[in-house]
Amino acid sequence: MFSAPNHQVLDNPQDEEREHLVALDIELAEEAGEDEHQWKFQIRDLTKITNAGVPILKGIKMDIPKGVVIGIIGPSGSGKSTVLRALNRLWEPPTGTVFFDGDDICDLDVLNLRRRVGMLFQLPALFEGTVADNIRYGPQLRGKKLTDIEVYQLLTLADLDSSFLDKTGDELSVGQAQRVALARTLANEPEVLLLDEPTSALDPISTQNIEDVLVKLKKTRGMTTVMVSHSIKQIQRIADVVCLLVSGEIVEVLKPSELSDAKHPMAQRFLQLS
Ligand SMILES: Nc1ncnc2c1ncn2[C@@H]1O[C@H](COP(=O)(O)OP(=O)(O)OP(=O)(O)O)[C@@H](O)[C@H]1O
Repeated sequence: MFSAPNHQVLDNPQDEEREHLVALDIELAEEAGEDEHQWKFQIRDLTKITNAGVPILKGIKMDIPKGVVIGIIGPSGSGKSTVLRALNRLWEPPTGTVFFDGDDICDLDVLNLRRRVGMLFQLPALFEGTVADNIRYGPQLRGKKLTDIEVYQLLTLADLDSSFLDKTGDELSVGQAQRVALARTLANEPEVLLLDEPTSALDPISTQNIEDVLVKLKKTRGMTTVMVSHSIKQIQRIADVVCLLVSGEIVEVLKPSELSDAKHPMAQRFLQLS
């Protein structure tokens, strides 16, 4: 399922480490039902090199099952956001490297892809108008007018009450605005959520609110979530599997409870310092 392509070349990992990765593969494949159609994303040899010739991503290979929360962690500049942005073509990946439900994402209509693969950033940017206007925005672009009840349900899903409906962005805390941004994303009925450090600007209570919503979405809607986070504790709280990215390569794939077992020297160092 996941692989650290150049890991063997770089570090000659022990057999037991390879066995561990294989075991994790099997376990997660069983969760995904061993069915090709259970993969939400398949990433194949995803590579990015800057115009100046600097490698950013070095042949990433990763299969992401449906209905799973994947955490991506790694040092600053390791390429986490770049991988995330490839999944909804905010960065256009090379043809034949990213497949969504089996289709090369480069062949898909980009707006439709971004509706199906929603993204939340570190800082929420609400549009002008009320919270309700923000939530109605996406469906309206597709000619669908959400009813008051539908808007209310989306607010509730994002753990906000109806008193927020008529508020504007400048009346909200960052944590509340982030939940509105989440409700706005969910209004598009996405199949996947991409989260780029979605709680790094939030206080602990707002962070917990967002995490609770993400867990609820996985349980009730089978949402697939790919989350970049600098918080190892957060990853341990909500992710099913963790990918450690170092210098543009996946060097470890672990269960959150096994993060301390990481063997790659850079991964160990990063985990110790985090
Ligand atoms: N368009 C670009 N041109 C040149 N360099 C780029 C470009 N986009 C990203 N980079 C570089 O690629 C590297 C990876 O960036 P990326 O934002 O994916 O890392 P990251 O792991 O998400 O970092 P952080 O944790 O700091 O957000 C960085 O060194 C960044 O400066």
